[in-house]
Amino acid sequence: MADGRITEQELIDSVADALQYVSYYHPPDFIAAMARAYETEQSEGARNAIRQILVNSRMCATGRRPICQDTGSVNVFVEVGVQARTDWTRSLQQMVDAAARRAYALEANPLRASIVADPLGQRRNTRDNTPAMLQTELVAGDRVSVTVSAKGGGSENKTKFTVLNPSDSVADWVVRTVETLGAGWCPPGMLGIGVGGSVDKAMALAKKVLNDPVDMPDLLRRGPQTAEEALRLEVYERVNALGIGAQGLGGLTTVLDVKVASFPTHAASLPVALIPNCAATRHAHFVLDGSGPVALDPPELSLWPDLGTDAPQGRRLDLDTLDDATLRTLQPGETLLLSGRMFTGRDAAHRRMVAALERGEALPVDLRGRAIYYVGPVDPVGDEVIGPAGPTTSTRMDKFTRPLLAASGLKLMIGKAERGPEAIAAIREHGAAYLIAVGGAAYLVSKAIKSARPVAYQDLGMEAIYEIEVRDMPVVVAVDTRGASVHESGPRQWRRTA
Ligand SMILES: O=C(O)C[C@H](O)C(=O)O
Repeated sequence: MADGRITEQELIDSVADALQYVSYYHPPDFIAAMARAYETEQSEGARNAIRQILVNSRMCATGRRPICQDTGSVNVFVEVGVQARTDWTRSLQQMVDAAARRAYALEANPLRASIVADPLGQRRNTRDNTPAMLQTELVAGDRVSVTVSAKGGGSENKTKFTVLNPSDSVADWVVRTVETLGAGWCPPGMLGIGVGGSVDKAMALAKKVLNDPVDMPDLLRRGPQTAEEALRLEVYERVNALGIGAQGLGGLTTVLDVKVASFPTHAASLPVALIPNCAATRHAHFVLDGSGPVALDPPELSLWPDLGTDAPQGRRLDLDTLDDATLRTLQPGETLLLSGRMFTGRDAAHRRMVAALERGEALPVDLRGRAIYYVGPVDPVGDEVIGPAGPTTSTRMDKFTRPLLAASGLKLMIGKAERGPEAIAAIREHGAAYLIAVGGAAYLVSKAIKSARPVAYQDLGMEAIYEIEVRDMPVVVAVDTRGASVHESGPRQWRRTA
């Protein structure tokens, strides 16, 4: 529309383009921070993981395919100027959902639909990743300012909230809490902290501030000038001193930056919200002024460090001839290159399999002596056999692990992050092992998958069981047959005093 009005189409086109953009481009400041973490990391396991994250990031930028198989829930922050002239007749929610629907179904780069309706009941996938999560504000001015982010479920799941006494230390609570989060939020990443306001306000602040650019190097150089900056710095240094490291393997960098937003609050209260963001932190910002939809500029490829194309090194493990004696030789922290056939299966498939076992029914696939990969891949395009296919958080499968190991003869599980005590005990009792792939390196991982065919529960969409064949898929032994866990030994080794 030439009369300077901000149109529905302009908003929808711009949001849809931004959703595609963030699916394959990390923000430049985030790439630079990850590259710095790679340079300084001294833990070999963590450094290898960061390398995979950076190689994956560059591959996604050139291939225009998603950084992570979890292409996120759509989080959109819209500030509408009270003097903005628009032609809008639909609600913002309807317009943003129309954009999400279009972006997630784009033929050249379809994104994964992860949203389920009826969360207390059927948990039916809505198939188009709607509805979006919308934060709206009416502000002064005549423009519409939009921030689009795709937020992964693993990091969102680690959100925490508390109301402290006004005299309590926010930094102490945050550091203590991050120590309990494990690695399911895919570090290295960001922490968003909202302090003050009301309980809901604190949460909204934490979510929004995660979209601010990474500027920790500046803050480290010039020192803090406000209480918020002092908190950022203290949390950054103390959390990194915990030694959690990339993927929880133990290392120097757990957070690339810490963002803090605050708001006046009740004299009796100190609400604090903590929201982590993962190695696939994805967001973009633009302003609509009535001059047409916004097309975001692609980042320069020179932003990514040149990490070469060396094939990963490690011991080769044949998945088609797994035997107990070989499994017993696996060492926590050791890199393996997997080849052969395995099955995929994550939350919904596990729930169904264990329900089938409880009813005395057979499993739909024969897991004897086999490996299962906890993954919900993106659909393939062109000549791909599968879309980006990184691991999902294994902890959610813990409660199904004992019955599955006992009934099926399963020998290997592949996912990301630590296992809980119950799962580790079951792994030890059954002489099984648990391996991790790098969360946030989904496109890279998918290149090791040479064939994929759905074999059960196809109605579950991305949660269906596939039989896949891999060649030289890099993984790290996280829990060995004796129950020793790299997620305990790694951070213990790299912990230091802040
Ligand atoms: O849903 C996924 O694929 C991964 C999820 O974001 C997770 O980190 O557990």
